[in-house]
Amino acid sequence: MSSTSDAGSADEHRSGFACFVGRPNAGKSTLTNSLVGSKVAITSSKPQTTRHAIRGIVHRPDAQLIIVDTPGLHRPRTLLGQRLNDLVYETWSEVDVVGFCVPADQKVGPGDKFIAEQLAKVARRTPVLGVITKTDLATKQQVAEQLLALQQLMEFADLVPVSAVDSYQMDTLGDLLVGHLPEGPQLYPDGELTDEPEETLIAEMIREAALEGVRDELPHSLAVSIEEMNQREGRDDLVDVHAIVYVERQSQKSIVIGRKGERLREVGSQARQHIQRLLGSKIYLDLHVKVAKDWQRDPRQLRKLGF
Ligand SMILES: Nc1nc2c(ncn2[C@@H]2O[C@H](COP(=O)(O)OP(=O)(O)OP(=O)(O)O)[C@@H](O)[C@H]2O)c(=O)[nH]1
Repeated sequence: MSSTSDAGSADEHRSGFACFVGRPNAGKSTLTNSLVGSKVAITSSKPQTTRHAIRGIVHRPDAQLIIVDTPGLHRPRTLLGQRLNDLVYETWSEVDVVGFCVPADQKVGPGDKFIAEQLAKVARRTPVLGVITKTDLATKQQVAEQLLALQQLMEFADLVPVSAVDSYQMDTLGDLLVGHLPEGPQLYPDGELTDEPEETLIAEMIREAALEGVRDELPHSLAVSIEEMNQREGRDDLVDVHAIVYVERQSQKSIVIGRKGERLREVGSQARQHIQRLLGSKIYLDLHVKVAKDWQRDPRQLRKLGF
């Protein structure tokens, strides 16, 4: 359509940063994955599982969009909670556009109002897009009502209903986000999906596997650290990964390990499949579970675990 196909010409190309915010489970990680087209941010049906600002990079001929995936904003109760919120504000002040995600199938609630109030503080500087997620789970009527409800909530630069599952309006969302980026050159090389170190992604994959089907209070108590990662000597097709799953209490350790170690074996085998896909080579995964008492309240342990 355009007369020039030279994506590198500076006056045609846009680049910059975006992030998605929204209450836990709003579908933020899934949006990032869907826009980027690869599994980079972890998704889970358990709330508040995204702890790191993982960036996914959307490469287009006309733009490069770097998505920073923030943790869920919540009322802080622990030191970890506080740090997560600090990270959220920091992210908001650094990005070019914020996507505020609200699921189509759930009424706008106090959690959304809390976020809207916080967002209003940055909205003068950073444009905020209203993103109605999961439209595949709602009727047209519900989506229309949600659009109205969002308009009452705060002033948005744009409003867009999407479904990552049906790929509904994902292109439109991409265009709207890119529309708010400044003109600029490509910031990352072609083909790069994320600038998170591999080890962080691997730790997240293990965490994701460990969270499958466990009780609701456990997600906040789980952290994973990669102790060592090496190519096996004499084998260029095999990587050894040694990881520790940290929990806060002995009782949680038993849950993660399961009867006769059955759960932990399942966790290992599921995580291994994802990691193998990421690294493109076979891996041997050595998983241990340790109790780090009250790690969420201990600054030294938090630092060690990367917070
Ligand atoms: N049906 C449907 N489900 C979705 C869609 N997007 C996300 N989900 C599901 O909603 C749940 C939460 O999605 P996430 O992407 O992990 O949500 P999040 O906002 O990143 O959650 P936190 O990390 O807890 O803040 C997962 O079970 C997803 O599979 C969608 O478009 N349609």
